[in-house]
Amino acid sequence: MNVTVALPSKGRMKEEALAIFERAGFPIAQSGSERSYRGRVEGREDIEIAFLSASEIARELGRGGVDFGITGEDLIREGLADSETRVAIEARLGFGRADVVVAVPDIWLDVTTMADLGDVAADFRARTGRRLAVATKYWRLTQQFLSATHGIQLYRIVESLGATEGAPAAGQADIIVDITSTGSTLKANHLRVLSDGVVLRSEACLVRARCDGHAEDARVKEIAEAVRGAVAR
Ligand SMILES: Nc1ncnc2c1ncn2[C@@H]1O[C@H](COP(=O)(O)OP(=O)(O)OP(=O)(O)O)[C@@H](O)[C@H]1O
Ligand SMILES: O=P(O)(O)OC[C@H]1O[C@H](OP(=O)(O)OP(=O)(O)O)[C@H](O)[C@@H]1O
Repeated sequence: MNVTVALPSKGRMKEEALAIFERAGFPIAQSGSERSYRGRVEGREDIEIAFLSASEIARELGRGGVDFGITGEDLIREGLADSETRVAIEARLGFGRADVVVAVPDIWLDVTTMADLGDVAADFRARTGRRLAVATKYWRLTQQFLSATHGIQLYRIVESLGATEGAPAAGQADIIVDITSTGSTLKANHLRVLSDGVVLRSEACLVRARCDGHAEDARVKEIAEAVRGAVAR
């Protein structure tokens, strides 16, 4: 059986993912046109490349549809329940870095920590009769961080699939949980990260699906080690 590796077909991780595989000694030939979603490693008939979007890669890893994938840790933690049992992070690749953060409006001057946010959430309910609204596409991470880690229960999630930073100004939510890298989008929207409000420091990772048979498959070890070596260089 071939070993299947899923690489980003588009988006911000595509070029660097291909480059790191190449540096690891696996030059990739896309079959047919640039638009083809299958590829091969030159000289290796036993390794198959599947080009998928970053979030599809997380999903395929979760169901064991591919052996390896390169995608963001945020998409793994958000997309897969019990991700530790289903996948293993074999290497952190040093690109695609971004933090998932809790951010509040700048004008909330006295809210600087998660504990302050917990107080606000309780007050909010008492004062307005409604729960604090959190705009995010990171449902799972938000619930884990607010409820499990910080014991905040009085909030509701407003699903946001784009332009999340605009939700508070638009009156759709009070605060947000979203990804940030340079911080400029938060700043432009007059939002501020709480001092202990980093939910996850994410970057692109080589991720392996925990599949039966991997322990005995020399190619699995070879790919993980070669990619780790390429990061170190
Ligand atoms: N500034 C940033 N904004 C958003 N995501 C970023 C940023 N920097 C790095 N990332 C990471 O990039 C990954 C998403 O990549 P990208 O937006 O290219 O995916 P995509 O092709 O849109 O995928 P999909 O269509 O599956 O969502 C995430 O893991 C995210 O953490
Ligand atoms: O901290 P910053 O450097 O400002 O980056 C953060 C922003 O970048 C991303 O959006 P992008 O415009 O890239 O579009 P996307 O949501 O389609 O990825 C992300 O959704 C944030 O809004």
